[in-house]
Amino acid sequence: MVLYPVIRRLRNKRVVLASASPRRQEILSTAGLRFEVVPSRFKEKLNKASFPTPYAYAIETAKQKALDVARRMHQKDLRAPDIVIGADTIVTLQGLILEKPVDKQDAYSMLSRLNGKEHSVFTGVTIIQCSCRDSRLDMEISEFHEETLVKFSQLSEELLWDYIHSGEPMDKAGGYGIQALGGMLVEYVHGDFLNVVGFPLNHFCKKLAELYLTRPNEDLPPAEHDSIPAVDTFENLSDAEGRGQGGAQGQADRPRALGRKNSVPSRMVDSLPPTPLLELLDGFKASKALFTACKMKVFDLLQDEAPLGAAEIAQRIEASEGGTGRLLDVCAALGLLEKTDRGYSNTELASLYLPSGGKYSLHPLIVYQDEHTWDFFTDLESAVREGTSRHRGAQGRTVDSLFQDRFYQSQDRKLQFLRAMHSLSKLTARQVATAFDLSRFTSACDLGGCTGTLAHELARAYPGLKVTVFDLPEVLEDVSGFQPDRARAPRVSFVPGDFFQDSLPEADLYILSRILRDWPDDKAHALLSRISGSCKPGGCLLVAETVLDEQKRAARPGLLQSLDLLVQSWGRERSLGEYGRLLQAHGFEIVGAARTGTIVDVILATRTTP
Ligand SMILES: C[S@@+](CC[C@H](N)C(=O)[O-])C[C@H]1O[C@@H](n2cnc3c(N)ncnc32)[C@H](O)[C@@H]1O
Repeated sequence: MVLYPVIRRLRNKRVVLASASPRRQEILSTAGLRFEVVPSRFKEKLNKASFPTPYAYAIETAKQKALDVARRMHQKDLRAPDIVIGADTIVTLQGLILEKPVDKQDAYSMLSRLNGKEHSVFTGVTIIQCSCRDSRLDMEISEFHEETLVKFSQLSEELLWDYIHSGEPMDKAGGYGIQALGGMLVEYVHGDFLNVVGFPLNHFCKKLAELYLTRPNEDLPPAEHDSIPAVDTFENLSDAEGRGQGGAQGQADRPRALGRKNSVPSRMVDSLPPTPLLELLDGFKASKALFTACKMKVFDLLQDEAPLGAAEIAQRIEASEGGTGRLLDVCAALGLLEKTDRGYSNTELASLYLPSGGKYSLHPLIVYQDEHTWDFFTDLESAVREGTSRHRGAQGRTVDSLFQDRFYQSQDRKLQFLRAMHSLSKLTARQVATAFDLSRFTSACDLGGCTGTLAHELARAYPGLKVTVFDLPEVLEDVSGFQPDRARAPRVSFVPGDFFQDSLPEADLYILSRILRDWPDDKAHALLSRISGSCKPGGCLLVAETVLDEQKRAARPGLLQSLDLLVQSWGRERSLGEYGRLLQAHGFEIVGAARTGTIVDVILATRTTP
């Protein structure tokens, strides 16, 4: 639905794809886009280590490809295209970026790294809108990225080599092509499949809609323009190379990032605000609709029986028919329900995460957000003014007893918190446990390990590891209901205590999963100093947190979470540099950091000799 008007809007524009990839060409032409193909000559040699995230690297590569083509075309005939699209796809595993293999041995080393594991595929996309004024090229640059998780089955050496000998891996990021033979290696895909093939079409169309459908009518296309072929290749631009490039180019081109205050193009002034802004204005209504539908058990009902009409659902959840109908329609518009002539049903997304009894249910977390976080956020202004959470409900409390006073102030509140932590941890524990190979450790202690979800996952992943969960006594008295069968968890034990006061259990691996974020620097130092005192040289500390980029620009969920910590506690999210400095002050040296593809990242640090 979104796609068609946007594509139609572009019919009178000269669109260029700065990529020779036949897969990208096929995806875009199937979508009905008319474009020319001008492969970029940008050499993909950016320093990966200088980027805070893998996707920042992919976006920059995509941008450089598109810039190269826009500039060359402008120089060639002083007639730049209207739009240049650049894209770059990378595969990442535990923070390592895998591009195209250089030879068979390289393909083997990539594929054997991916074997049996989940990895991320990122595509960075840049859309450059060009215009020429007095023979000068003006460019407005929009960028985005898409991430898809892909898991390989456990594959034999023989199969890997057979695949390599097929020749398919050689021109593919990560050494495989999911759309062909490589599809047989893949156990599952979470996210946009076309992103793995090489171009995130859905996100691209949304971005185009944002750029073109919210602009004033001056952009409306006149009659169809047939002079542009559906797909063509312009390869004879080489004579432009080396001519007139260099010094003058810097002044002639003026790339501008969209979204910065002083870069709003003048023709957008007085127009409607762009869609993302309108969506943002209504964001709280969408959250509340989700919370309410969950609380009223709409998704539970439709998990058991579907499709059901609005009247039937209203009766079953004991609500008005009119109100229920509107709530259901919003849920359908949000992609949580499917609405047909026969009634409403859960979408796949809703059915996996929203019914209260599902394996990956986020229901407890949603209830917690609705009943507590929502309330805290109504005081965001005071928290921002004061710079701490010393506002409503926190007067007289001290940072030391944050959990006891705030989260565990009543039995109900405590159980809600534990359920919320448990549901979140179930979504991340496996990736955290396997982000690094921890098989050399024999004992681990998960400090603030709560219901033990990560501890069980570690014990499952490493048969030689015993794991102690250390948490406050008031937590441990209520964790029995969250445990798997005793037979499946023989190496997990629970020890009550306060990690700021009591002696810590001995272990050669300590774990802090979503702990440091809760505390201001002085308390984080106090905790790390105690761990450092218990951890022998050569022992390690595994920290699982949402790691922000150094400029605190990119990781939106992490930044929102940091705001959440401001209103709910005294803590904050930190960047890798900030964690590095905290850890170093207590004799820990970071040996690796990995993005897990979930909301938490993992840092492994080793205790150096004092
Ligand atoms: C945000 S939860 C994280 C739970 C778990 N590690 C995870 O990743 O899901 C923080 C945990 O730290 C525990 N905690 C807070 N203060 C503590 C203290 N002083 N001593 C021991 N555990 C504490 C809480 O009870 C809670 O289980």
